[in-house]
Amino acid sequence: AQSIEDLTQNALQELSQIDNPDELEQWRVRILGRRGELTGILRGLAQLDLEERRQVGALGNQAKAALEEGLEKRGRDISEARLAQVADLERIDVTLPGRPVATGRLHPTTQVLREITDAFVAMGFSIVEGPEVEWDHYNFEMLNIPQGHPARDMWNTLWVDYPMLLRTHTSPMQARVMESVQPPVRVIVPGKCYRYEATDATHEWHFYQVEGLAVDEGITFADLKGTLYEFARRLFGTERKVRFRCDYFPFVEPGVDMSIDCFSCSGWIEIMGAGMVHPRVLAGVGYDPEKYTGFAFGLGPERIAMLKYGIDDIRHFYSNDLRFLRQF
Ligand SMILES: Cc1ccc(OCc2nc(C(=O)N[C@H]3CCS(=O)(=O)C3)cs2)cc1
Repeated sequence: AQSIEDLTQNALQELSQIDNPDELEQWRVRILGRRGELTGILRGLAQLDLEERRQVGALGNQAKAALEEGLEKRGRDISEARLAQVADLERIDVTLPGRPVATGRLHPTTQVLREITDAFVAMGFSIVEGPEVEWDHYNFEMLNIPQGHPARDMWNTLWVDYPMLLRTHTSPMQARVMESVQPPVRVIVPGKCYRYEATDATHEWHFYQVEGLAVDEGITFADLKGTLYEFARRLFGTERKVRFRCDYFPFVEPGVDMSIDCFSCSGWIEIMGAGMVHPRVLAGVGYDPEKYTGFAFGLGPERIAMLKYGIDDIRHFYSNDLRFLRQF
């Protein structure tokens, strides 16, 4: 009887120290299990005489009940403590704003390219693209820039293997188009171009260009001005004014550059070049310069984006820094 009393007190004392399910299970097995201490004592009852067996048996059952109740309670306390701890850790504040879903996005150059081409497509131009690796013949000679002409110095060329080169502008594709179709021609040529130049805040060795060409009977400089004025208004707002000033490009005559009025200062911002297609270029593709005239233009989408978004360094576009790209 005494040993049952002692065992019960010790076991309950140990139980109160247990704070995890594994130790609790070990305690249960050690005390109440098939080969547990209490189970052992109760098995020993068979040796006692009837009277003693009844007394000790009753004690044993009380002890068993007390221990099982203690086990049950301890188990509940441990799981409640565990739940309270987890509840604190995994608390969800439902009043927090939702996390923005990280969505994919178009590169800023692509966005501006699409704005530019959309504006001209809306005016009846078709988009064509051409090879980035070109021949001197299409990149220069067909554009009235013969071998040895100083105008070649306007472009620092990356030669693949002379006379093969990386195109310095998208103009060769306009020559290719005119070679293969008769007027009327209205094309827009977006694409990557390359120059052998040290990179700095406004120069990248690889960049995009969008050039355009319209050739038909009776096209005049007024058509050039009207088309580009409409383009500027579509891209920079209808309150924009434009200014044309003389400029030289070997493949047009007269050549101009076009500026828009600065929306925040009193100055003029140059956004593109243009001109009437040089008669020698028309003749070179087999068009009769007495019958057909045309205008052409060229602009740099990175420069347009820099103007539009206030970007101060062209190198941001292709340095793959997500902190920059995520803003668009
Ligand atoms: C057969 C053909 C005939 C004429 C052509 O004239 C394309 C033209 N481009 C420009 C021009 O100013 N270009 C530059 C502006 C900024 S930029 O991106 O660096 C390129 C003027 S006229 C092209 C092809």
